[in-house]
Amino acid sequence: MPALFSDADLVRQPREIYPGCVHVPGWLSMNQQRFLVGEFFRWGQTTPEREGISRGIPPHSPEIYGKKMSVRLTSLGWHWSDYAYRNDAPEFGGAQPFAVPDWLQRMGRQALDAAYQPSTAPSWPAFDGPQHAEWVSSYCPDVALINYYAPHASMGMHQDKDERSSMPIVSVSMGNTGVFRAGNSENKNMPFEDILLASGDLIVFGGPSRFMYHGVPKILPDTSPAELNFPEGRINITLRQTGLSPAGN
Ligand SMILES: O=C(O)CCC(=O)C(=O)O
Ligand SMILES: [Fe+2]
Repeated sequence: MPALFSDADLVRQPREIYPGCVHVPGWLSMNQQRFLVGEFFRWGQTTPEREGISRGIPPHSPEIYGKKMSVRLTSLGWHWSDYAYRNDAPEFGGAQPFAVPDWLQRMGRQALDAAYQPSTAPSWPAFDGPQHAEWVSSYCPDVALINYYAPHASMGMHQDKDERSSMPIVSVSMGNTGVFRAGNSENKNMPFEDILLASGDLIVFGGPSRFMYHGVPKILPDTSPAELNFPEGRINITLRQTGLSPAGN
């Protein structure tokens, strides 16, 4: 059995886990985290079926292989249902998702810039100042998936492969620390590495790691920073460029 987490997790420095997969601990300030938690509650109330339910925590748990996920999900840009991005998902009663706000798209570009620096990502991408800047500025995520993990929720190993674009996945987390399992691109099994994603952490996976298997086997209770005032559970936001919208590619 691999260790649940490694000594590297105790050194809270940006780290290239694999080529293209970079963890940046403490990337979001406490103010940014608080703002995102506020938006999380607002986004959770976007459709009629959700109104008044559990303080805005998304009530929708998608089915995967006929089994309900323990994670609750809402999204911006497109609904995600039955392994596809769509705007007609019946479980949302015809309600359209919010658009991905400009500031969140900018956050995505800033995340790529922060993660893919020569010091944090020595293996990928190959750096050329202007080309790197152009690549970062072309990132235009048109979907945000908003996951809520109650303390006992988990997410099985999977690939993010419903997008038609191979632009990177940008992921930020708030609340309780989650154990993030970063696997290989071949299958759900070893080799993989378990990384602790704490409140405010960023992880980006693109390039040769874009289709790595990953999952969240465990949430660590009582690990949310007191200043965040979000004591129970974990919020994860992933930004994706689907290649479906006219604006995306
Ligand atoms: O919660 C996480 O850190 C990962 C979420 C994820 O893999 C997904 O939404 O596809
Ligand atoms: Fe994923």
